[in-house]
Amino acid sequence: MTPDLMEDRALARVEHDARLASGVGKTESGGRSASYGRLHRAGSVDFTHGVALYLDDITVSFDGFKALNSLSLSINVGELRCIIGPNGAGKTTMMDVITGKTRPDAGRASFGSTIDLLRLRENEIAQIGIGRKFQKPTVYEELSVFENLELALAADRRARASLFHRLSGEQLDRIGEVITLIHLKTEAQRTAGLLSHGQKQWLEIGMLLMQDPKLLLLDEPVAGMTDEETERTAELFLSLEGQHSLVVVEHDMKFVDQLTEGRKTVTVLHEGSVLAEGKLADVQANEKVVEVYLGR
Ligand SMILES: Nc1ncnc2c1ncn2[C@@H]1O[C@H](COP(=O)(O)OP(=O)(O)OP(=O)(O)O)[C@@H](O)[C@H]1O
Repeated sequence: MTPDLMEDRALARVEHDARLASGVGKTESGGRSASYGRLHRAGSVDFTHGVALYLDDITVSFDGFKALNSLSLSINVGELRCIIGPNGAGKTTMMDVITGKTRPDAGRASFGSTIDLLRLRENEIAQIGIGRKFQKPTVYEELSVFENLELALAADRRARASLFHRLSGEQLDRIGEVITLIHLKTEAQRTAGLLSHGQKQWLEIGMLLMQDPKLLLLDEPVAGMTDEETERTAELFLSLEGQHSLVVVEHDMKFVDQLTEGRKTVTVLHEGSVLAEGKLADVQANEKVVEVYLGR
């Protein structure tokens, strides 16, 4: 894509967001207006049908260009799903829709079987149990690893009231559990700014885990990590699978291979919709996929 085109698209996105924010040209979402509904309390999400996330026919246009084009996708409860696709396939836009950052022009998005994500604001979506990890680590560099986790606990309303007194035994246990899980137990008192890139990524994942999200969205989590860090990250995600649903957007095929263990479903996005879905080996052998992505 030429720089001019990229600039046009960036401008279009700003205009698109501004239009939606002002309500001008507001479009219908899945046949309903995109007004905000009541917030469902965390815990009231209904996963009894086994589906954690359901995207149906989602379209997002930026000035006529369809970043998502009738995208439909479903993630099961406890599933670890890797999403791959070339640059510009729509992966980030998809995460933006799920987290309420971008409103689609059409389609439906639900969390569990009861919660309409298109009716919730970004902060409400975070509160009902959808956590997002951006590519770049964002931790409080001046604070220790422990303090970062403690602060993340404070972001959880249920914990906030008691945090300003003393951490309860239960909260200390939770921090201990998470710090062990993210391989930072021996670094608990270390200033976060002194951690390696990979350790910062784990810390941020730990901070998300403090809020016990039901669904975790992870955008290129191993970019910039060493091989050893990448391997440990795979182990971490595999240990979270089952208790959380995970959607991992990644370009690193070795990592995707580790995560999918030769049997899990991988989704390939291209031009804003699903191009192929299946086991990694199968999608890698798929001619359409080779043409648009892997063969390059
Ligand atoms: N703000 C925007 N305005 C216009 N077009 C945009 C905007 N944001 C994204 N796009 C376009 O939508 C398409 C999908 O972008 P998106 O960032 O979702 O892709 P991606 O799969 O995440 O790519 P990458 O792997 O490079 O991160 C791209 O063609 C991109 O240029």
